[in-house]
Amino acid sequence: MQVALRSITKRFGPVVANKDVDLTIRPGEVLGLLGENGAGKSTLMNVLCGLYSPTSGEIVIDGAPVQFAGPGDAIRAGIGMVHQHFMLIPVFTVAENVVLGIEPTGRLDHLDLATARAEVRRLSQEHGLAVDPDARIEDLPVGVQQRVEILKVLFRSADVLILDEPTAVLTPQEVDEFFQIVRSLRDAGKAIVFITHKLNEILDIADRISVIRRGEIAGEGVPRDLTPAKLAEMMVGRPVAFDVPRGAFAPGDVVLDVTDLVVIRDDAVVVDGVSLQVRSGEVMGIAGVQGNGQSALIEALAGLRPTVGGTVRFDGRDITRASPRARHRMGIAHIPEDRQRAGLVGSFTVAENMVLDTYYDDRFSRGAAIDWNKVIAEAETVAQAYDVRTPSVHTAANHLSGGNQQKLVVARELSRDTRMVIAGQPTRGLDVGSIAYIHERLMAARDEGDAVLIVSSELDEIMAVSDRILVMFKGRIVAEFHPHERAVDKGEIGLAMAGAAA
Ligand SMILES: Nc1ncnc2c1ncn2[C@@H]1O[C@H](COP(=O)(O)OP(=O)(O)OP(=O)(O)O)[C@@H](O)[C@H]1O
Repeated sequence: MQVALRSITKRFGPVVANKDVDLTIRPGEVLGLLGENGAGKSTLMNVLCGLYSPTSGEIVIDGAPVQFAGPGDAIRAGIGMVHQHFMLIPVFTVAENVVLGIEPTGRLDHLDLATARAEVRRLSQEHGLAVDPDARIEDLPVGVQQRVEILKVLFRSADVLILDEPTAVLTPQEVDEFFQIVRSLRDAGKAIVFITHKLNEILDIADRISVIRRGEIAGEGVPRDLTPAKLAEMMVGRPVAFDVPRGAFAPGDVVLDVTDLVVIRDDAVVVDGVSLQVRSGEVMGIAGVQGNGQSALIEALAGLRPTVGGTVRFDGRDITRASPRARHRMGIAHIPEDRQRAGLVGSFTVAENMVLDTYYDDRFSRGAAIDWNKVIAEAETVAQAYDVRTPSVHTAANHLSGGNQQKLVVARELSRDTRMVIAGQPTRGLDVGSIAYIHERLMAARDEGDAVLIVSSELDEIMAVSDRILVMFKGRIVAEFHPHERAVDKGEIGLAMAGAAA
C-alpha cells in the first residue's frame, strides 16, 4: 500500500504547523522523518493517522484520495500510530490490551480474547517481538510495553506504522533489538515512518530521510549521501556545533554532600546507601540504565520524595527534610525528568509557567499582588533567549510541541540565580540545536560556580558534559570515572551500567 500526502497544510489559528507538505510513504521502506522541535512532525503524523483533519491538501492511498473522520478511519485504511506516551491499561494482560478498543461494547469477549492470544503469539513470533500474550502490562519493562503498542497496531492489520520517537524510552541494548524488529516489519512489506531526533540512529535505520523545517519539507536524501552534520544543517538551516564549549576545570568547595542516602518506592529500596559530593564548578554525571534508582535519587535531592535514611547537606546545611520550595529558594534548580507531571501545568500559559515557583519574588510583585506586566516582559525575554518556539507567552503550555515544553522548563530553571542545578534527562526529546544550547547553558552555570548534577540515560550526553561520572546499578553507585585524569571509554561505562563492576 502506497500512501501519499499531497500539499498538506495544517493551521492552528495563526500558527501554520504544516505548509504544502508532499510526502510519499512506500511499502518495504523505513522513511526517517527529522526536524527541529516544533517543526511540525507530530502534527503531520496526526493528520496522517486521522487525529487532525488538514486545513487543506489530501491523503492519497494507492492513487485514491481518502478522508479520515478520526483515527478509526485511518486504522481501517491500514495506518497505525505508536505514540510516545503509551496508551495501555497496566492491570490488563497483553492480549486484553490488544483487543481493547476493537470490541465496540468495551467489554471483553472470550472468543475475541482467545483469537487475540493466538494472534499475538503468531505476530510476536513472526517479527521477533518476544511478547507473552498473558503477561500483565505493569510487570513488563518499558521496552516490551512498546512492543505491545506495536502489536496493537499490527493486530489491526496496519500496513503503515508511524513510530513517534520510539527509542527515546529505550536503553542502548533495547534499541538494537528494536531495530531488528523494525527491519523485520519492513522486510515483511510494511511501510514505516520513523521519527527521531537522533541523527546516528536515523542514518542507521532509515532507507530514506525527509527533513521538515518550520512546517515545510526542507530536503530529502538517502543515508549513504548524508552525515550527522549535513542532517543537522538541513534541519536547523545553519551548521550546528557538536562540541560543548566550557572553561577549564577548577572545582571549588563541596556544595552538595550526600551520605548513605536510602530511598524507598513501592516498598522496594530504590536508592541503597548512596554517598556522593558535587563541588562548585563541577558537572557530575550519573549514568545508568533506566530503573536503577537514578530518578528516585534526584527526586529525593529535589525534595519531592522522602528519604528513609542518610543525610543531604547543601553548602554545609542539613536539608534532608527541607521542602521542595525551601530548596528552590536556596538556589537549587530542578529540571525534572517527567516534564508533563512535575515540570509544567499544561493549561497554564507560557508566562504563568515561567514564574510557577518565583511569582513570590520581589521582582514580580507589587505589594501583595503579582505584577503581570513584569511577568510577561520577563517571560518574553527568557523565551527568546532559550528559543522556546511559541506563538506568544499567552499560549497554553500544552499547545507547545514536546521539545518546546522541555525548553520552557529548562529556561525557567536556569534563568534565575542558582547555586546548584539538578537535571534529569534534560535533553530528552530535544533536537540537536536545542541540545547544544542547553548543554551550553549548563556549562555556563558550571563556569559561574554552580554545582551541576545530571542524570541521563544517554551515554553520549554524560560523556560530553561531565567532569566526573558515576554509574548507578540497582540503587548503588558501582563505578566512578574521572575523565580529566584518564580518557574514559564508552564501553567501560556501558559495562558498569550493565552491572559488571558490581
Ligand atoms: N493543538 C495545537 N494547538 C495550537 N498549536 C499547536 C497544536 N499542536 C501543535 N501546535 C503548534 O504547531 C507547531 C508544530 O508542532 P509539532 O508538535 O507538530 O512539532 P514537532 O516537530 O512534532 O516537535 P517536537 O520535536 O518538539 O515534538 C508548533 O509551533 C506547535 O506549537
